[in-house]
Amino acid sequence: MTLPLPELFRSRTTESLGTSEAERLFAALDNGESPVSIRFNPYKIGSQPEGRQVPWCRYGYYLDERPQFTLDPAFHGGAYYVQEASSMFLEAIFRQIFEPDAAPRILDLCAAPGGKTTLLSTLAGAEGLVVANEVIRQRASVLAANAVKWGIGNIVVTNNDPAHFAPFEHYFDLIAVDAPCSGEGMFRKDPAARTEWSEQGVKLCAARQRRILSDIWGSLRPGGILIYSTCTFNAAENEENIAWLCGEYDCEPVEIAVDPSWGVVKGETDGINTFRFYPHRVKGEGFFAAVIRKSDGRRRERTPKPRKAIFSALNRPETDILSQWVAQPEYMRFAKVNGTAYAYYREAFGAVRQISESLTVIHSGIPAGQLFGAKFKPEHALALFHDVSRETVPQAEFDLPQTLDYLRKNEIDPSLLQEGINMVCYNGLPLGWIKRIGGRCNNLYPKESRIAAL
Ligand SMILES: C[S@@+](CC[C@H](N)C(=O)[O-])C[C@H]1O[C@@H](n2cnc3c(N)ncnc32)[C@H](O)[C@@H]1O
Repeated sequence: MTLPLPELFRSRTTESLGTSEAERLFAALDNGESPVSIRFNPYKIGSQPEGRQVPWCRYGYYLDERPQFTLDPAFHGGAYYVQEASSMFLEAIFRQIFEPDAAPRILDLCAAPGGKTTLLSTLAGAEGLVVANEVIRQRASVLAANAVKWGIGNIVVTNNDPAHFAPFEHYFDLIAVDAPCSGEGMFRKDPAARTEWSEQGVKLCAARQRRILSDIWGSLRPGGILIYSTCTFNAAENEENIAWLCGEYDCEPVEIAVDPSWGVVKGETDGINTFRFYPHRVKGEGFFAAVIRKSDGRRRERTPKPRKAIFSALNRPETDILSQWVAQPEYMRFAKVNGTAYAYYREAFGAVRQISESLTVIHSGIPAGQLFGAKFKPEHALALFHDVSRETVPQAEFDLPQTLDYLRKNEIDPSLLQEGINMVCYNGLPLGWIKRIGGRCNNLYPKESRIAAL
């Protein structure tokens, strides 16, 4: 039995929406079904999957039922991300702000577990950069694991408080603040959201959201875009925060069009476009978004003095070795951090270095592997990189039972492999490495990602 909706939530919502609209919302929250949706990775999957598309996202699809994702190798290979449909609206905003080749520098400030990060990573393209920050360390690790799986190579994961970004002045073209909120939009999907909700919680969230916004505003470049979003319905955490921001800082509206057939409720606060997703109107959960341009203050970008040198260069033979493991080394720049060699797209390397020298970075680019003289031990992340070379080591194409054995870190029949390192693939999608040494195998799938026997 689900708990009833909090009484104060009901009365406040009835007041703001009117009785009949509010009752439709309550019915959807209490009796409606949460749609299941995924967003595929165009860097890994060539053709569009079948099924009903999420109207505001080119890569989003609804599924008729919830499969056991754990048993699908494509899920582990980063071919898609399981994401609630309303959140995919960021794509519709992004496409109306940036030209396809803009390659923006993006900060996703409240990023774990990585739904919006992986979407922004796709949209930014290999030459763009997504700095995905998460203040809670454990959640930042999950975020990093998801960045590895996604495998585009343009994500840096930081584990910082929003205030730590202050020395990066006018630095980002886009900042997404998907703020921690009271979660009213999750009252259907996640029953715990009802237990955790309180009026006092709403107030605390609203105050924290303002603090986060003021901490980060200086890092947005003049002319840059802020996308503020929450998964809650109340005005205190949404429109009232936008009005507050407009009162404090130089904000300009950005016109974002929505197709009326989507069912999204478009509004305006101090001229700023706002978007509300109600589960009785859209096929998705509750969501709020606002899009703001920072007025042109014409101040220059400033970065902090580096605290520490992080990267060291690879020598010529090491560069030659690494170049064999990626399909297009001419686009990449290699560097070493604490003995591990990393690969980055050239365009973003300068920014990655600046971020790494001042903030707490727990993942960046493609952690490629360890070099021991002429020997190279590839990292798991390299197998998941969309542009890993398919020619350097043999590919072992496994069937489903063999693949699940591999993902469980079970023994693998050595006769399936060639001597030395092999790349394990399922339907052509790389999943990781395995090493055959004569009559035995070393399953190199990472312990922490291993799937439990079901
Ligand atoms: C709504 S969730 C983010 C979901 C994520 N953007 C996604 O699409 O998968 C909000 C995140 O903000 C983080 N958070 C909590 N307190 C914070 C704070 N004071 N400053 C910044 N982020 C905070 C939470 O740990 C949580 O991961």
